[in-house]
Amino acid sequence: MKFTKLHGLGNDYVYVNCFEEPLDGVDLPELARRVSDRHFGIGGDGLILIMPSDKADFRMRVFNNDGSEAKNCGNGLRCVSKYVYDHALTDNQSFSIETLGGIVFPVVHVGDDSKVVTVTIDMGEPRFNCTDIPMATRTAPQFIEQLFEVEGRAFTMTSLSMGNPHAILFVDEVRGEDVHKLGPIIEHHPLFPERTNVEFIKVLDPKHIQFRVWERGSGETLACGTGACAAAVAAIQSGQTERNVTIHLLGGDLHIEWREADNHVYMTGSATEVFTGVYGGEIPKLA
Ligand SMILES: N[C@@H](CCC[C@H](N)C(=O)O)C(=O)O
Repeated sequence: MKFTKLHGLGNDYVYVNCFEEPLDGVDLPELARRVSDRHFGIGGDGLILIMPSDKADFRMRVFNNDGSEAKNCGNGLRCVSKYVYDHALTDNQSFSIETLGGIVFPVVHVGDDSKVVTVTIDMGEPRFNCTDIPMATRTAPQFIEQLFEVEGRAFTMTSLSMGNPHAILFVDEVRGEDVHKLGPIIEHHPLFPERTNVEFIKVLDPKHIQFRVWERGSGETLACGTGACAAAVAAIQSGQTERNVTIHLLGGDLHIEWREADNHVYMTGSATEVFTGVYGGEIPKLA
């Protein structure tokens, strides 16, 4: 199986071009677990398939490194955009990509060597309704800047969907020990029937946010594009930042704008191809 390794700010996935490698009859969750393994596989935060679509120009499927399928992936979308343009699957600089969380609209920005350097994506509207996240609260239809208690500690938390679920905790200091201890507990909290991604954010000033993430199904990653969008929306909604903010993630910066005019979230950041190869391990088949 031919593959390409790409990353968005260190959020790295194994990408397979399913126009060439259809992967019919393959046990995709098991394949994701095997190729993501950093010791016995290729290594990555998961597996992303670039596929034909009957609703958009392309389709992206995302599998976390535990094999669970995700509905969206912001860094993955920028990398898929780079791949389809650099590998001549399209010669348009703007196109559409279908995800399980909806259709999104990337625009690629090309460098002097005609390769994609950065990508801006219209990620659509944030969804605050608990039924859309999903979140099992019985008290209100939305969970915005609410008290959330976990492990004897109290946080202000906002939950929303960017096609996938996010729980954003406003903290005074972003600490790795909190990410590693509280991240998995909140990921599996009964309030989130489909689990959740968990973001710890500190608003530095009206234009900058410090960010770390515990990703559902992958653990701590160096960056999360949908998480950065969700963090920006939560901070903007709380009145602490302007509508245009820079998110400082462990792997680098993302620029997020939540436009008043259309209520859509726009994410801009880099996408990087690392290497291509052929996976020589056994491809697991469905029974
Ligand atoms: N890294 C991604 C998000 C990947 C999916 C997520 N773990 C989920 O299960 O929803 C991003 O850049 O958005």
